[in-house]
Amino acid sequence: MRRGRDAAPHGQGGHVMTAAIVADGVRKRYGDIQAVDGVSLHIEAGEFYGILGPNGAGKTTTLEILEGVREPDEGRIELFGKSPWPRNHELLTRIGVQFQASSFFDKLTTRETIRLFASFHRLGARQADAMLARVGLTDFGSVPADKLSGGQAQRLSIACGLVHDPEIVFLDEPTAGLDPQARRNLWDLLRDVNQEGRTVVLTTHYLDEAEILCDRVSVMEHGKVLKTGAPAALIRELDDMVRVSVESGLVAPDVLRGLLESAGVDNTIVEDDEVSLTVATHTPGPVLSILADQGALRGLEVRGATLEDVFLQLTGREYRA
Ligand SMILES: Nc1ncnc2c1ncn2[C@@H]1O[C@H](COP(=O)(O)OP(=O)(O)OP(=O)(O)O)[C@@H](O)[C@H]1O
Repeated sequence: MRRGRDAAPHGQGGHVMTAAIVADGVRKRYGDIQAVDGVSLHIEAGEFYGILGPNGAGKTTTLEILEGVREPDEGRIELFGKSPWPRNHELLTRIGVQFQASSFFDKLTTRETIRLFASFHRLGARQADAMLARVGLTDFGSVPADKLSGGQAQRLSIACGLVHDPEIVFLDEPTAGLDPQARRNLWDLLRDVNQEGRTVVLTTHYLDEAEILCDRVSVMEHGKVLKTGAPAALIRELDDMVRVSVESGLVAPDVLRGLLESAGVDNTIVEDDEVSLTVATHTPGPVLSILADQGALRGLEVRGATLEDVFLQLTGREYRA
């Protein structure tokens, strides 16, 4: 159920659909630091939504305010039309929060941990064990929770947030510090969670992760949302150059420049680092056909812009997670 959206949702007949989450003008200051500086978000039920930005951008504080665990200084937040602060017990059954894996209770096994979380919601061992199976941890039930690998611990913490079958799931940097395979496994789990119809809101400083998973993202820096949209729409809007690379040595850069010029292909940059010959261009079609005519397509790679390029354009500086 992937949806590409880049605007606030409207139902048929022009009614505005009920949003899962609305934040309007949210601000939070810690001493001298304005951690969140006027954030407004509109997240539709069923969306996979990412809050992106480098360290210190204000992602965690924003998430905690949405979850209702932190009080904003200013602004309005509604989950399904209701304020999460002060604590709203009706909402607590409808939202799931992934706790950081490091905060598991000492001495409890994996199975005891999920059963404890289930008991907070008056659920029994059966539901708890089913959730453990769901995240692939049945075989690790008797392992102390603090002895799980990073990826397993993250799956347990997600299971703890999901055990009561919430409609919205909040995750704070769920793949931080994981190896590439564990990250991919977690992406599959999160995709499934979303495809069951749940709204998923995560923070991440990995732009590739956001691009792969999220229907829409808000890019934050210094407590402000710089831009919101579907990753593909943000990238397309950039109208950045496509980079066409082939193996070096198949055609001389000067020869290629000459051919491009005589074919009327302007605004291209040809670079050869003796491993790859790369052409940056807005018009990859004619570039590819000239390379093909020269029999110079070996090792061809075509790379478009990424969310990193979007960040670069928004902030004027390289993205540093
Ligand atoms: N409890 C707190 N007390 C004081 N300052 C805080 C507190 N929590 C966060 N901050 C500061 O507020 C700013 C935003 O922090 P926040 O954790 O929300 O950002 P973030 O984007 O989640 O960063 P990270 O990716 O490092 O977690 C940072 O400058 C941080 O140092």
